[in-house]
Amino acid sequence: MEAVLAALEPGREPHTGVEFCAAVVLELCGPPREMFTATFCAARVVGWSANILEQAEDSQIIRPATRPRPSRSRHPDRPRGRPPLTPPRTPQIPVIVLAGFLGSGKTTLLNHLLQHRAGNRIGVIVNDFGAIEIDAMTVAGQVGSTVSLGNGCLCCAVDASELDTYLDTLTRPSARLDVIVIEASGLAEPQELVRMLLASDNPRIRYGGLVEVVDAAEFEGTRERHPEVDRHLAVADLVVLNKSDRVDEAEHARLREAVTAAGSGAAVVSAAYGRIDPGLLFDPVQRPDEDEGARQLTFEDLFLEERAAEAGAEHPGHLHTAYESVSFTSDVPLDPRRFMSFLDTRPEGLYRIKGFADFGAGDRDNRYALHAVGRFLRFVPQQWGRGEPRLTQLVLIGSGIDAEALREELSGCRESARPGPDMAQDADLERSMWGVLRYVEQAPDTP
Ligand SMILES: Nc1nc2c(ncn2[C@@H]2O[C@H](COP(=O)(O)OP(=O)(O)OP(=O)(O)O)[C@@H](O)[C@H]2O)c(=O)[nH]1
Repeated sequence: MEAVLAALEPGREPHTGVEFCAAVVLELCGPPREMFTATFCAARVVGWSANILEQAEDSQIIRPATRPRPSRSRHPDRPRGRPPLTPPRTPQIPVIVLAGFLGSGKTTLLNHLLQHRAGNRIGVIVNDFGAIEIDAMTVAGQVGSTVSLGNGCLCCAVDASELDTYLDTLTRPSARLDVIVIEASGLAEPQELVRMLLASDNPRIRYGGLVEVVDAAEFEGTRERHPEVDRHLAVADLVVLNKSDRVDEAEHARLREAVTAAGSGAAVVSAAYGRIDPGLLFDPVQRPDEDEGARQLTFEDLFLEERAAEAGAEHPGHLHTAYESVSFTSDVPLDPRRFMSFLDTRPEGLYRIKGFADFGAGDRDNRYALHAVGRFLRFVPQQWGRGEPRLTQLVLIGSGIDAEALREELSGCRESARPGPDMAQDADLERSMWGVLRYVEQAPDTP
């Protein structure tokens, strides 16, 4: 309210969204204070933080305050002075960044959103780390347009103009999208993505917030190895404490506290299998402490973070600098026993494996989607599509791994060539599938 009243001072330039709104009303209708009170309250009720402020604040990130308010310098490329008083004519599509460490459950959450999109048309940009676009393949539904950014981490592999090309595709009017979600690679720097979005020239988009997915079961270990995770949480607008089914109640409460503290006031929601209320993303987010005043992350903040990151190596502090990815494709089926033995003895540093395995005669009807995070392993049988090439496609991500040795080991898991049909061998293969089936978990029912 202070800000609204401040905007009533003659000759004062509006600096915040609230002041801006007040200035608009002041300019159009005159100054009665009661009206400002009513406008202010109404604006809050309809979700000012997501709509009114974001446009008025010239695309700055808005999140609740817990830190001192930074100086309000503007992006050097943006015009100075009074923001335009007319709202943009082109409808702007919110672009949400979905980030989180490897295996935290980003794709699972994205699939949940696609299946519960409440009539929204969602565009998806999937950025995979690894030569095979596994994540793009596992995003269900393919609602609207799906564009994969290809190999590598978005913050390094594409520059802003490339991202703009993808955004141009998704925002063309014929796509009629309501929301765009960018699923960042598990090793991407979310600040970089946000910076690129804010710097985008596309008039049809607006930054819609950063959702950071956290694996409850792995949080502490990940944080120990990668203190950068705190930095990611600190810029998040919404933190999803996922995999809450994997920790007990006391542990969950403790983790929630730790994540909330690291999140600098971002809303924290707990979830299993990414099942959050889509209204959190597709409708204005009502943050619990929003009347404390919105904390603005300015371009200066982002610039300073970037400068800090530049001091030293090419991308110091970026999670993916320490990681390497190995891709493996085979049109020869895998031998279940050999492959399980490979998985059982996988090296510590091999943090994430994802993709699809073809076990040939072991199960002719299904391919096996594979997810390994740390020591966690899970297979999900999925029926082969008609005419779908029978391929094993795997991406392995880890640090301190020997890529060549891994590829060799995987090659050694391929089924040995046989001269012709061999019923005894088929029966043996079927039996050896038990090793795989131990890790098959029925997908949970969606609510
Ligand atoms: N138990 C449990 N498993 C989950 C949950 N959410 C996701 N998973 C599983 O965790 C594994 C990784 O999930 P993904 O959604 O692929 O994770 P991701 O963050 O997209 O992974 P990357 O793209 O490698 O960074 C999969 O096996 C999921 O089924 C959850 O809430 N509970």
